[in-house]
Amino acid sequence: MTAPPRVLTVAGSDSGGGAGIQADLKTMLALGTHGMSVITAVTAQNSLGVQGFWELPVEAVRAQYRSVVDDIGVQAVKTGMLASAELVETVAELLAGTDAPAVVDPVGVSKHGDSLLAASALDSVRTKLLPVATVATPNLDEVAQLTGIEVDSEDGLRRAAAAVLAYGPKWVLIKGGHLRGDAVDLLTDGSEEHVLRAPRHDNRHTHGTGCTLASAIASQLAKGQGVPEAVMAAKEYVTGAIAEGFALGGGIGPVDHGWRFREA
Ligand SMILES: Nc1ncnc2c1ncn2[C@@H]1O[C@H](COP(=O)(O)OP(=O)(O)O)[C@@H](O)[C@H]1O
Ligand SMILES: Cc1ncc(COP(=O)(O)OP(=O)(O)O)c(N)n1
Repeated sequence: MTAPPRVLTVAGSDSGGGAGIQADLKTMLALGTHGMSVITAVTAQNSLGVQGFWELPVEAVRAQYRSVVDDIGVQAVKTGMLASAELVETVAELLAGTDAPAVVDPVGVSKHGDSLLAASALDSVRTKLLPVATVATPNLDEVAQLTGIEVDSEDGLRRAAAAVLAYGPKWVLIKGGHLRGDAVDLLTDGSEEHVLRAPRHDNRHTHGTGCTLASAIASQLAKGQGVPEAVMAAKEYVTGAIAEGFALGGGIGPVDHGWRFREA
């Protein structure tokens, strides 16, 4: 048997299984890749919010990364919750040493408004992590945190993209999921531009959308697609997962990572 393409997520654990490492690994399986993980923090989290989180020591993050990369190897990396400036800088340094494409989801705040990144880490995200990203995937809250630009309509996506690109990622995907109307995202490398538009699903069970999209992009890159093709395929996958998001617990349920299997 030939081994499937290998993808590594460097992110936090979501005990509720909708976002973070758990969402990433489910997405990778659904898209036919072999998912591997470097856990940066453990959250106590459910459909109602994040009740607490605990960071792992920098040595534990480095050791997990080296174990995976030095033996198994990776064809794409995705980063998510990194919690602190120290972890952001460690991960940026590790990514600088690999040729694998890196999808950086600069996770700042969860859907419930719980902070997953120290304010003191923002500068490290701007100056260390974004410059090593192949694709950065901020949502509009993260755009505001990183650039000070508030986007409240589709027209603002282009200005936001230019501001994030100035920090050095090769590509930026500004996610317009928090706007009204169609779910519109803007992908650009500064010369090429792609508008990705999908119908907005009127479904409150959208926990994990950002993690799922970023992991799907990483999976498609690992399979050999170029960035625009990978992002388009990932958008199609996340849109289907949002359409099938389901209720769990008393709050916001997860997107359905397995929607394609269930349809079959
Ligand atoms: N209700 C929805 N219907 C369809 N697509 C959505 C919906 N909400 C978000 N999206 C899409 O999900 C992806 C993740 O976006 P977003 O939810 O903004 O990220 P995050 O989880 O980081 O806040 C984007 O492609 C966005 O357009
Ligand atoms: C451990 C962990 N990492 C990231 C997030 C944020 O995930 P995201 O996909 O942006 O989904 P929402 O939380 O916004 O629904 C998280 N919650 N936990």
